Amino acid sequence: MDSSMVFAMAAPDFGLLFTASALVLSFLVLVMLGCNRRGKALRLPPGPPGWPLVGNLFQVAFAGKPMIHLVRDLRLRYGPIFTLRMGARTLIVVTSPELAHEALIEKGQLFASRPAETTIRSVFSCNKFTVNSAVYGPEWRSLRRNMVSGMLSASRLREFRPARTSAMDRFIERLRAEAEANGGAVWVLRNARFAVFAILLSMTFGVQLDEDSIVRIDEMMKRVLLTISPRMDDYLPFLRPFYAKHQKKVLEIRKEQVETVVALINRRRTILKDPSLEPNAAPFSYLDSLLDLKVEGRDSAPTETQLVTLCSEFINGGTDTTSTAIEWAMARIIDDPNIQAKLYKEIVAEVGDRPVDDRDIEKMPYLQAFVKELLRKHPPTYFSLTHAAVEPAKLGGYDIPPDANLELFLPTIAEDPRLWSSPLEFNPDRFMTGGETADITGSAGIRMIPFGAGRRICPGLSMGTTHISLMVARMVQAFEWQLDPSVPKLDFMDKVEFTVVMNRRLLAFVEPRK
Ligand code: HEM
Repeated sequence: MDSSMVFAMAAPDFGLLFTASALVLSFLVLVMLGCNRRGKALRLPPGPPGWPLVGNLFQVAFAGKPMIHLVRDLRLRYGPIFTLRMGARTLIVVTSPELAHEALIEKGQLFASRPAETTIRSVFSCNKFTVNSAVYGPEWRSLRRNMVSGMLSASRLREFRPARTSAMDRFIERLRAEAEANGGAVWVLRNARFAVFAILLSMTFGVQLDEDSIVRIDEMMKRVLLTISPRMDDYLPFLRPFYAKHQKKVLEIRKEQVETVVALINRRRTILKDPSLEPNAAPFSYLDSLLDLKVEGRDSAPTETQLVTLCSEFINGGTDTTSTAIEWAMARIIDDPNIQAKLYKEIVAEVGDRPVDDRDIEKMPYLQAFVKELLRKHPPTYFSLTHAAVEPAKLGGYDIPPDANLELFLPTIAEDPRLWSSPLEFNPDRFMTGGETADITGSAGIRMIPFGAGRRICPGLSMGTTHISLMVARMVQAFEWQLDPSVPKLDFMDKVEFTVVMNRRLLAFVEPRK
C-alpha cells in the first residue's frame, strides 16, 4: 500500500534532467559543507551513509532489487529500525513486532498522523480530505467515524448481503464462461478484481451498473492509481519544473475522474428524489452518508470534488487489497491439494449444494484458519500506510521528527521466528484449535498486522476478510482448481503493483464440480 516505495519515472524531459543533475553536482560541495544542521542535533535510527542532497535515493533506486526485498537486507545490517534519506524525505523503517507495538499501540496517539502529501496526491486527495490521508485530528475523526458507522459496521455489511450474493453469482458465472472458452484456463486476479470492484461500486453509489460501465470506471481508476505513483521530483523537489508535461497529464486524469464519478453521484441524487426510477437501486449507499455530512471544523457539507475523492477512496481502498489476497489464496490452494480437499470437505459438510453466503463463514473454522494464514504469509501490502508523528517523538530510543515518514514493514513481523513456529511454512493448521493464535487487530499483542494496528487500523478489516473468505469458499465450491499444465511448479515470487501481487500472474485450470 505504501506507494512511496516505488518509483514511477513518468517521462520527464531527459535533456533538462541531465542539466539539472549537473547543476546539482556543482552544488554538492556547498551542500556537503552546510546542509542538515537540524538533522545533526537528532539521534535518528542508523542507516546506510548517503550522498549529500540525494541521500540514499540512488542507492535504493539502483539497488537491483525492489524495496520490498531490499528491506530484508537492510534490517540484517542496521537492525530492526533504520533510516533511509530519500532526497528531501526521511524514511524510518520499522521491521519488528516490539517496535510496531511501541509505535502503534503504546505511543499510538503520538504516531497516528500522516506525512505531507506529494503534489500529485494532493490533487487526488483534495488536500488530504480522505480518511487515509488526513492528519490526525477532528477532520480525520469525522470522516473515519462516518465511513465505519455509515458503511463498514456489521449491520451495514449484513444489509449489503443481496448485492454481495449477486456479485458472487456473476463472478462464478464469469469464471465458468472464461474456462469454457479457454479449455479450462482462467486468470484469477483479473476476475477477482472485477468482482470486488463491482461490489464496492454498488456499495458506494447504490446503483446497478452493466459490465461495460464497470470496466470503463475500473480503467479510469487504474489510470488514477498509476498517476499517483511517486516520481523523482517527490524526493527532489527542485526537479519539479521538468515534470510540467506530466503535471498537465495529471490534471487531465483528475478531470476525467471527476466527470466519471460526478455522473454516478448525479444518478444517485436522482434516485434519492424518485426511487421509482430505478427500483433495483440499493436503499442506502456510502454516498448517501456523505451528502449532508457535517465534518468537524468545516461549515458546509463536502463539495462535489470532495465527494468524488471520498467515494473513490472507498472503492480503491478495498479493490486491489482484496483481489490480491484472492490470487495468493488460489495459488496456495492449487499448490497443496490437501488444503483444497479440507476446504471443500468443510463447505460440503456445512452447506451442501447451496451457495455459501457470509453467514456460513462463521461456522467454518478451517476456512477461517486458511484466511488467517493467507494474510500472515501474504499480506496484500508489505508496508502499512505511512505514519507520521504529531510532534517530535522517540521510538526504540531514537528521535523521530514529525516530518519523517514512518514505514511499518509487515512481513518480518508475521515471520518472526521468536513468535512463530516454522514461520516460512504455509500451514493453516497452525491456527486450528489448540494451535497458535493471532489477534489480527494487534490489540492483544502484535504478531501479524496485515491491516495495521491502533488508531489508523484499516476500517475495512471485517469487510475485507468477509469478502476474501466468501470468494475463496464460492470458488472452491464451484470448481476443482488445478495447476497450469505448462508450468512444472508454482512460483511464489512477489512484486509490487499497487499491492504485492504474484510476480507471474496466476493462470489456473478449473474443472466445474457439477
Ligand atoms: C484484504 C483487504 C485489506 C487489507 C489487507 C487492507 C490493509 C490496510 C492497511 C495495512 C492499512 C494501513 C493501516 C495503517 O495506517 O496503519 C489500511 C488502511 C485503510 N484501509 Fe484497508 N485494507 C483492506 C481492505 C479495505 C477495505 C475493504 C476498505 C474500505 C472499503 C479499506 C479502507 C481503508 C482506509 C480508509 C484506510 C485508512 C485508515 C486511516 O487512515 O484511518 N481497506 N488498510
